[in-house]
Amino acid sequence: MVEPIISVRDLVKNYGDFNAVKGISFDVMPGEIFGLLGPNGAGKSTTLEIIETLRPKTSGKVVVDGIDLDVNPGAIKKIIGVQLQAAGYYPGLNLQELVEMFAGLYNQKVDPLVLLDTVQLREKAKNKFKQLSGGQKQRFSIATTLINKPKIIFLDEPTTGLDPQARRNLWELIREIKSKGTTVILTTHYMDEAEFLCDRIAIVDAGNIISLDTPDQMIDDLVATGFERPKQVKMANLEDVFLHLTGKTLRDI
Ligand SMILES: Nc1ncnc2c1ncn2[C@@H]1O[C@H](COP(=O)(O)OP(=O)(O)OP(=O)(O)O)[C@@H](O)[C@H]1O
Repeated sequence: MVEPIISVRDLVKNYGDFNAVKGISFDVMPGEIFGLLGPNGAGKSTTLEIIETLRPKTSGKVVVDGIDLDVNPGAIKKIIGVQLQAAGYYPGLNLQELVEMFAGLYNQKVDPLVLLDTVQLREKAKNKFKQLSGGQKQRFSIATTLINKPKIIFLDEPTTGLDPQARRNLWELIREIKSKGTTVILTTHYMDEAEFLCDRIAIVDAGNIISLDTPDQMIDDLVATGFERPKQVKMANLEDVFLHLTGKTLRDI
């Protein structure tokens, strides 16, 4: 039987006397894209940051690739890829230099141009981070999660604020990363994104997981209750119009 690559049991996080995560349990299987969905303040980022070893938990058990978070958080750090906050991108360095610096920190041999190629940013190698568009910044940030050749990457709202082309481009990038065997755990507020990308999703509400399944199964379960979507009168929507007019290719190179 395949063992989960992430196992979370009865995870609790209190901020003072506020109970933000209320004893959640879930498994992420190797190679899957697992989504955490939920309203603002549900506890998604808190949960991710605990697994990423960036935030202490109050109680519960977290095991990543067989490593117990309580025993060896340093070993977990080595096998995961986490997006840095923009503040981590030293303003004096260009993208190529930033990749070289991060590779040095991880003690990894990385060809910056090859890595930048995977996120279509080779032409921006000499640019500074602040000179990039929103979509380019996100792509660069995802590239930096890959530097240490991680088994798992964590993406917190990877496409927030991007235009439809850039979102689709990032979806392709995330699928490519998965196709190379990397496990992806992400948060999103976009249901179309979750439906397109995620093998399974957990819906988190006020610190609890209220549903966990494949998107398909969740939809089938809802339909089985007799739910019917109001009939769509038009065969396209405004996003279809936008993409039809402006094309699907990425513009921000
Ligand atoms: N450092 C902190 N101190 C106190 N409360 C916090 C802290 N960080 C988060 N919280 C609270 O914990 C709850 C969960 O926050 P969290 O950021 O995990 O939610 P989220 O599901 O990621 O939300 P969003 O979708 O808005 O990003 C919120 O009520 C938030 O205000």
